[in-house]
Amino acid sequence: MSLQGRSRHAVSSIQFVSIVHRETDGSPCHGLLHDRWARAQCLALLGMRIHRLRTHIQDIFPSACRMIEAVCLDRGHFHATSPWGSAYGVGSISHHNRDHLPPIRKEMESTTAHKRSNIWIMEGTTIAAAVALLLAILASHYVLGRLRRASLPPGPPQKPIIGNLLDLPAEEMWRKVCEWGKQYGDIIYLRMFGTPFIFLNSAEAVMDLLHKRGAIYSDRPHHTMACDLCELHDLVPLTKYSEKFKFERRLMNQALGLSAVEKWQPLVTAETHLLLLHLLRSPDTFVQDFQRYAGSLIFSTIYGYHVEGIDDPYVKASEELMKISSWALMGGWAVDSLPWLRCIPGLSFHKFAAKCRAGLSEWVEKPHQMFKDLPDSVAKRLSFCGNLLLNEDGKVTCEPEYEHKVKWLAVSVYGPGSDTTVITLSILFLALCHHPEVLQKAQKQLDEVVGTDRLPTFQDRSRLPYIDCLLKEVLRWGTPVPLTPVHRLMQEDQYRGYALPAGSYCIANMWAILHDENMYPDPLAFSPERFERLQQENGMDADEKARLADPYNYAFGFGRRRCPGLHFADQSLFMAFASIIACFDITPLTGADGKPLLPPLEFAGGAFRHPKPFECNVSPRRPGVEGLVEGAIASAQ
Ligand code: HEM
Repeated sequence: MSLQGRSRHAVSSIQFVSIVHRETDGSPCHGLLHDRWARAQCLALLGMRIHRLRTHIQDIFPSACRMIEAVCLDRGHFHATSPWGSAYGVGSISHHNRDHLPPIRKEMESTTAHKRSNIWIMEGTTIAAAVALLLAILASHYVLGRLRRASLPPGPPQKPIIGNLLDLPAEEMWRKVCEWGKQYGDIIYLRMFGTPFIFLNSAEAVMDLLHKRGAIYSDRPHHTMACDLCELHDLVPLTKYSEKFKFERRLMNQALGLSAVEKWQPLVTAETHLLLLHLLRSPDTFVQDFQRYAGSLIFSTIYGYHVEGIDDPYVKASEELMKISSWALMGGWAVDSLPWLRCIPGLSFHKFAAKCRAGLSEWVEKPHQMFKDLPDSVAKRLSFCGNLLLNEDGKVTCEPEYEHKVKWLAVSVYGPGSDTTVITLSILFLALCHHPEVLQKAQKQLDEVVGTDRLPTFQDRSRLPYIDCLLKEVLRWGTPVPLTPVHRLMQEDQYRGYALPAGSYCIANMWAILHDENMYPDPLAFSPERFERLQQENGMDADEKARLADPYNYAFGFGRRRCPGLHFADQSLFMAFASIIACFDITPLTGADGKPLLPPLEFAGGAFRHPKPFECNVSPRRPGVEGLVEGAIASAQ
C-alpha cells in the first residue's frame, strides 16, 4: 500500500493518521510515521515543509507518534530506501496486527477537537506548498532555459517574440552578419519568431557542418506560400532533403556533370561568339547582352533550343517564373509563419498564388512541349533534357512520373543559372574599369597564346592560367552569391560545445569566407595575382594552401546542396572571359576634364550580389575584331 494517489486530506493531520492506518477495505495496517518516511511522502504529495508537518503530528499525536514508531520498530517492518537521495526514505507499509489499532484510535478520538482546529493550518500550508511548487517549476524552467541559451552559439540580443527580426537588413545582409562575426565569432545565433537561425562565417565551420555532416544539414525549409499555394514544390531549390532530392540530384549530376558539359563546348563557344557580336553592335547595353547570352546558353544546353533575343517567349516565361518563385520564397508572407491563414479566404496572398498557379502551364509545360516538338538534332540529343529523356530513336518514351521530374529539373536551372552568369560578367566589367593593369596583363597572355587572327578555344585553357586566376578573383572579390539559401538542420547537433537546435536555419556567409584575411590577405583589393602567387609557390604545403584558397570551394555553396551547375558555370565563364578580353577594351567613361569617371564600387541585392547599374566603354581592341567574330559565327553554321 502506498499513500501516493490518496486524497489531499491525507496530509492534514487527522486523515493522515487514519488513512495511514487503514486499508481501503477497512482492514488495519500501519504506516510508518517514521520522520524520514513522513518527509518523503509529504514531499511527494504536496511538497510540504516537512519539519512543519512533523511538528504538527507530534503536537497533535504525541503519544501516537511515539507508539507507532515503537510498533514499527518493534516489529521490524520499517525499511528505508532512498529514491530521492540519501536524506529521505520511503517506508514500507505492511498489514499489521489489529491489536495495535485501538490505542491509535483512542488517541485519535481524544484529540479530535484539537485536530479540527488544526485543519485550516494544514490547508493553508497546502496552498502555500502548491504555490511554492509552482514557483519551483517556473524557476527550474527559467534556469533550464538560461542553461539551454548558454549552450547556444552567441549572437545579438533578441527582442521578445520577434527575436532578431528587426536586426537583419534586407539589402547586403552579409555585411551585417560579418560585423556580428567580429563581435561574436564565426558561429552566430539569431532567432526570428520561434525559428533559430545559425550564420556560419568561416570556412572551417561551414566545412565541418554543411559539408562533413551534410546528411543532416541539407534540408530546405517548407515554404507554405511557394510550395503549397503556388505549387512550386518541384523546383529543385525548394526540394526537401529526401529520396526524391537524391534521385533528382543524381539526374542533375548525370546531365550537368563534367563529362556531359564537355560535350557542350561547341555550343558554349557558338553562344559566346554571338555575345561578342552583340557587344560589338550594342556596347552600351552590355547587361542586356549578358542577359540574352545567359538565357540563350541555358536554353540551348537544357533544351537544344536557340534563342534569338531577350524577347523570346520562352525566355520571358522563364524570367517570369524566376521572378514569381523568388517572390514566393522571399516575399515574407505571413502565411509562411502562420500556415493556418491559408484557410481564410480573401487574403491578398491567395490572389498572388492563383496567378502563380495559372502561370504554371506557360512557364513549365510549354517549354517542355517545345522541347518535345523540336526536330531531332545533335543539339537536342546532347541537351540536358535530351540526355535524360530521349531514347535511341530520339523519342520520349519514359514513365510520366520520370518525365514530370525532368520537366521540373529543366525549369529549375534557368533561375540559378542565368542570373549568376549575368552578375559574374557584370562584376568582371566593373573590376576591369578599376584595374586596367589586369586587363592589359590578361590581353598580353591571350595575344601570346591565341594570337590575333583567331578567337580563344577551350583547348587554349591550360596555357591561359591568368584567365583562370582572373575568374577566381572575380568569384572571390565579387561573390555573386554571398549567402547560401537556408540549409535546414534536421536534428539537434553539437559543435564546439554549442547545442545547435533541430530545425535551425543554417546559412553560410560566403562573402565572409571569401574575404577572410587569413586566407586572402588584403581581401578588399582586387588582385588575380594572389592566385598566381599561390600557383607559383613551392614547398611542402603549397598545393594544400592553393587548394584551400580556391574560391570554387566556397562560391558555389556546400555539401549535398552544392551548386549542380558548377562545371557548366566554370566552362561558360572561362569562354566568355577569354573571348571578351581577347576582343575588347573595357574602360571607364571619360569626364569633361579628361579624367576617368570610375564607376562606383557599389553592390546591392538580397539573394545575389550584383553591381549597381554603371556605364563603361566597351570597344573593340583592333579593327579586325568584327570580321573575326562574324567569320567564327559563319563557320559554325
Ligand atoms: C557563377 C555562377 C554560379 C554561382 C556562383 C552559383 C552558386 C550557387 C550557390 C551558392 C548555390 C546554393 C548552394 C547551397 O545551398 O549550398 C547554388 C544552387 C544552385 N545552382 Fe548555382 N551557381 C552558379 C551557376 C549555376 C548554373 C550555371 C546553374 C545551372 C546550369 C546552377 C544551378 C543551380 C541549382 C539548380 C541550384 C539549387 C541546388 C539545390 O538547391 O539543391 N547554378 N548555386
